This record gives sequence, C-alpha cells and structure tokens, in this order.
Amino acid sequence: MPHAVSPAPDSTHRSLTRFLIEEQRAGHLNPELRLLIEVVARACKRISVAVGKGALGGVLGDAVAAGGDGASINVQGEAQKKLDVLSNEILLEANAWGGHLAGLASEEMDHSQPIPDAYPRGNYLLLFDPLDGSSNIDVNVSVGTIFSVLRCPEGVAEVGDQHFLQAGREQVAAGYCIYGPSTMLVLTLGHGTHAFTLDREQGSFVLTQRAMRIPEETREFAINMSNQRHWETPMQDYVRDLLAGSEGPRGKDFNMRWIASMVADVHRLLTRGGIFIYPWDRKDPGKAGKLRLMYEANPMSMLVEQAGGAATDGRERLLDVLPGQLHQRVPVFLGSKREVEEATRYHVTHDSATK
Ligand SMILES: O=P(O)(O)OC[C@H]1O[C@](O)(COP(=O)(O)O)[C@@H](O)[C@@H]1O
Ligand SMILES: [Mg+2]
Ligand SMILES: [Mg+2]
Repeated sequence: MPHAVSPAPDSTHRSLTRFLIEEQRAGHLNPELRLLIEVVARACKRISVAVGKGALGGVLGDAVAAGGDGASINVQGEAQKKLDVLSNEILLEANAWGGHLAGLASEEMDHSQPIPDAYPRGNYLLLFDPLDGSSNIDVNVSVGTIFSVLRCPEGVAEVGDQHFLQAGREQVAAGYCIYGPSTMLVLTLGHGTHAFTLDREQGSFVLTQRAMRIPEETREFAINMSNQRHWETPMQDYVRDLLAGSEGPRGKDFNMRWIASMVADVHRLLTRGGIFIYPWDRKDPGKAGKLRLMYEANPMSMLVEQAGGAATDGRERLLDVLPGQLHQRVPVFLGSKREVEEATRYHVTHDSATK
C-alpha cells in the first residue's frame, strides 16, 4: 500500500512577511526593523542563488587582490574566497538604500561603514559574516550568512566602529541563513527562535518551525579535535572525560560531529541538541579564539539562548562580554544548557583551584 503523504502543517503557509507583520502587531518589532529583516532575507536569497550555481556560476575558488596581484586577504589575515567577496557586496548593496540603517560592519571590511548622507538613514546597525564556513565552499558543503542587529546610540552624527561596541545582550535581532540541501533562515527578535525554509518555486521564506527548543541534555559534541594538544588544561580535562564515555566520570557515551561551518554545526544543535566549542588554543596565543564576537558568537548566542540553550566563553556568558574591537575574537561554548554549564564548570573550577 502506498504511504499517505502527511498534510502540510499549518505553519507551512505562513510567509516570513506575514510572520513579521504579526510580530509587529504583537509589539515585538517596529516597521523599520521589519523592513531591515526583509532586506537581509532578500539578500540571502540572492546569495543562495550564487552558492547554488557553484562551478556553473564561476564563483568557486579564491578571490584575487585588486590589481590582480596574488590572493585577496581580509583584515583578519585570511584569504578571501570569491563567494566571501560576492556575498559581502550583495549584503552591502541591498542594505545601503534600505533607509533602516545608520551603519554596517562586516567580517570582510577593515572598518564599519556609515550610511552616506545622500542615502536615507535609519536607526539600526547591522553586522554580518557574509559567508561563514568559507573552507567548505569549494567542496560543496553547507555554508551560511550570520547577522546581528544593534540600535545606533542616540545623537550620533557619523557612525564609527566605536558605536558597534555593545554587549551582545543589546542585540534587537539576530539570525543566520544556511545554504544547505535546503536554504533556511533562522531568526530571533528576542521572542523565541524561529526557522523558515526557502520555497524555491515561490521565492519566499516560509515558517517551518516556530519556537525551536534545544534539548537541555546531549550526547553529541562538535569541536576541531586536531587542535587538542594546543588547548588549556580544563579543556583537555573536559574532552578527556567526554571521550571516556560510559566508563568515565560522565557515565555516558558521546558522539562527535564537526562540519567546520559554524552555521551548519549550530543548525544541527538547534535541531537536535549538542554542544559546539571553539576554545582558545596555544597555536596563536595572541588570538583570544578563532571565532569573532560581534558577527559570529553574539548572534549565535542570542539564537541559542532564545531556544533554551546556553552560551559562554568557557567562563562568562557570551552576551555579557563588552567588546573592545570590531573584529575581536572569543572562545565559544554553546548549545544544550546542561552540557555548556558542565564545560564551563571545568574551567571555573580549574581557575579557582589554581588561583
Ligand atoms: O578550520 P577550522 O579550525 O575547523 O574552523 C572552522 C570554523 O571556522 C569558520 O569557518 C570561521 O568562519 P569564516 O569562514 O567566516 O571565516 C567557522 O564557520 C567554523 O566553525
Ligand atoms: Mg564565520
Ligand atoms: Mg566568513
């Protein structure tokens, strides 16, 4: 007997636009922020098309420096991929004329950009990682865009980097778009975390999961194990105990996953739980971590907390970290609440024992 096709859930028919209007009516956002989210979502659709074309679009491989002399390097000292540059341009172009921003900042730009006087200006600041997981672009593995929205402080005539340096708890919205087997937008406005799937035929994002919840307990961790020998002692201890499984102090077996696209690793833990960790390591002791606070750690922390999870830098809540620089790096521990608390406990206990 053929299997019956289960009826589409009610939420399948709610577009992002309708969802945002309903959230506006509920007092969760104003028309300016609604427009901002719509513009970012539209830009993500364009990036999704470019990513989807792959080799046919001529977008794979490294970007070439202006003047054609060698690889193009960003402010972080990392070689840029063609899609890093293209995604950045798409987001800049889409948002510059939106009328909802006072300024924007990106992983791929040395400094923030104020909205020029000739353009309509708004009250928000937008930060983004235009393409996260760059090392996966050329091997056809999921990548994504991460974004964070802050309020521009009042009375600012010309926006500069210093106006972006606000703790993550000040974010009014955060989200990511994952370009995987399906393209999904995951969004929070501070009232839960919600997932939308791109209907490619209709060209619109459709609400497919309202109020995502991360299970509090997990048996799955995500970390780049090749850095193990460079970690500090409490990190070594924590992972040693995970690997000891049911024979160790944790009393249960753990599974490991590492996609090396933060967007994809976080999407998995928002879907079925888990802990994602990129700790400080001694490979480059001058760097406080690999991931960037303002457009990677902060938006992901807000999404995870809004879904019932937790996010720390191994010691403190990430959303309470006061940034000192636009491109500041930070250790990241986020996901299932109990597991993040456990990993954080190893660090805090070690610190007080060695004080
Ligand atoms: O190469 P590694 O050490 O596995 O690091 C992977 C991490 O680096 C990142 O790719 C950094 O992001 P970008 O690609 O935006 O620079 C994360 O998405 C990912 O979690
Ligand atoms: Mg990134
Ligand atoms: Mg990036």
